Order: sequence, then C-alpha cells, then structure tokens
Amino acid sequence: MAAARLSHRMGRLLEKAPALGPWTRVYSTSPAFAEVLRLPQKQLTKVVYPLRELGQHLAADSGPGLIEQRLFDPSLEDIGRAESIFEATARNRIEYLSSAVRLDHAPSLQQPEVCFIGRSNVGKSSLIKALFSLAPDVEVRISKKPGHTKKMNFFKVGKHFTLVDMPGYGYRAPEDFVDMVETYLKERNNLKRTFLLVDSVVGITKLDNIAIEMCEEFALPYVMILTKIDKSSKGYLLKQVLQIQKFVNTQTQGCFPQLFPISAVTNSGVHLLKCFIADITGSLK
Ligand SMILES: Nc1nc2c(ncn2[C@@H]2O[C@H](COP(=O)(O)OP(=O)(O)OP(=O)(O)O)[C@@H](O)[C@H]2O)c(=O)[nH]1
Ligand SMILES: [Mg+2]
Repeated sequence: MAAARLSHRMGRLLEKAPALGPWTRVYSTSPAFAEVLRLPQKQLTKVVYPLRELGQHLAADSGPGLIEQRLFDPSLEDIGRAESIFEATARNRIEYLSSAVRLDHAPSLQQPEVCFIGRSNVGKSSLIKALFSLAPDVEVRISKKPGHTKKMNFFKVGKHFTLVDMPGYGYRAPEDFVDMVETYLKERNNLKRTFLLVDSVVGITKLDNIAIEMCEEFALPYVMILTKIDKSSKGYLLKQVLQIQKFVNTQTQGCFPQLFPISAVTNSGVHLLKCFIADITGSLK
C-alpha cells in the first residue's frame, strides 16, 4: 500500500502515544509548553493535537478513519522534549545564517535541512517565527503584503539542522523564483524534508497543484501543512481537512499521508510540528 511505503520512507517515527490522561509526571520542558500542559484537557488537545480534536467532531458515518492517519503521534513527553531543541541557549544557538538567490550562494552545510514552500502570503515566515518563539533574538520578517520574502533565508538551529524560509510562488513572486527554488529542491543534498504550506481557508489552488507536481516529479519526500486554522469555524475547517486529506490519499505519492494543521496566531499544532521536525532530522536522541 502507498501509505505503508511512505511511512517506511519516513524513517524512524515516534511510538504511538497513550490515550491522553492527566499530566501527572513532571517532565523537563520549556516554561511555555509547561503552561500549555496546565490547560484543561479539551483546550490542551486543541493546541497540541489539532487533528485529533477535529477527528472528535467527525460523525461516525462521514468517512471513518479519513483523518485518523495518525502515523506521527508522539506523547506529550516527546513533544516537551523537542521544545528544548527550538530553545536558544548559549549551547544551542539559533540564528539567521544567510540569504541566497541561487543555490550556489547557499551556505554549504552537512547538517540536515528542512524547507518551507508555499504561495505568497500563505504564512511561511509567520510559521517560522512561531517555531522560533523560544529564540526571540532571531528576526523573521512577515508582512500583510504577498511576495514579501524575496530570497531563500537560512536559519541554523543549534547543531541539529537548518531551516529555510522560501519566497512564495504566485503573486509578486521574485523573477528568478523558478530557477532559485526548483534548483534548490532538485539539487540540495542535505534537504531532508520539504514542508508545503496550504492555506486551510482557501484549500489547494492551481498554483499549489503546480508545486505539488514539482515535488512529485522530483520525488521529494514532502509534508503538507495547513495554515491559518484559527480563521475558520470548526465545521468549515473539518470540511477543508477532509477534502485535502482525500486529495493527498488519492492524488499524491510522495506526500506524507498525515496533514499538519497549524495556526501561527494561537500556536495550535506548532508544538507537534516542532517534534516532527526534531524527529525527522534525527535531533531527538
Ligand atoms: N489569522 C492568521 N493569520 C496568519 C497566520 N499566519 C500568517 N498570517 C498572516 O498572513 C500574512 C502573510 O504572512 P507571512 O508569514 O508573511 O506569509 P509568507 O508565506 O511568508 O508570504 P511571502 O513571504 O510573501 O511568500 C500576514 O499578514 C500574517 O499575519 C495564521 O496562522 N493565522
Ligand atoms: Mg515570507
């Protein structure tokens, strides 16, 4: 089965989490996540496991299991541990490295890399800013105007991995976008995973389809992130998620079959995504 092949390709995945219970043991984590852990269980589920929360609202007859593909389902303890990888300290320096408009200007690095692509204005820079909330000195520029990020911006996360904020495709995309991004995706040796951001309000557009086709053509392992989930009602979001999940299940080969819904405003899904990035880059040892 395609899903089984893909999950195999994904490499080491964390163990299934036990059913959520009261947070009785004390784990070492960031103060911000410790605060999340003190939330009432319903709210905690919404912030940490948005897909699970949505799944609870699925009527039994409306496609059972469709968004239940929880291949990556870490425990709160694992998520808490991953927080420290994204926390800037003297020993774990998180910093902006450089920008590039061409692959041969990109920093030459051995450590694993992950990149974020998507339409202009979909929320790439905002998500990276949210991932770096425990590294407040790192400046990630966001803007209401689409087409803000013009270069590939490289950020170093300690000795663990680098993260790349890409310019958006579509409206006001840089002229050299195709050369820049296609070449990077095709030839970057240390690229471990591509995160393709789709606006959960809008769904998959024609432009997103072109990006999806590009990922498929280059046989990249990629993961779909659904942004701005704070903007919709639960019913609308559920409809969108089901539609996109169906698309992933039926129209893609290289896309990880689990969606990652997030909000850079409420932080929902961001902790889980941090844990996923830490896991696929081999940072959770
Ligand atoms: N409500 C809401 N707004 C968001 C979210 N993420 C981003 N935005 C808004 O969307 C707009 C675009 O955000 P950016 O992060 O700059 O988007 P981008 O994908 O980096 O855009 P380009 O650099 O132009 O490609 C800004 O006005 C953000 O405040 C979110 O999760 N929720
Ligand atoms: Mg940007």
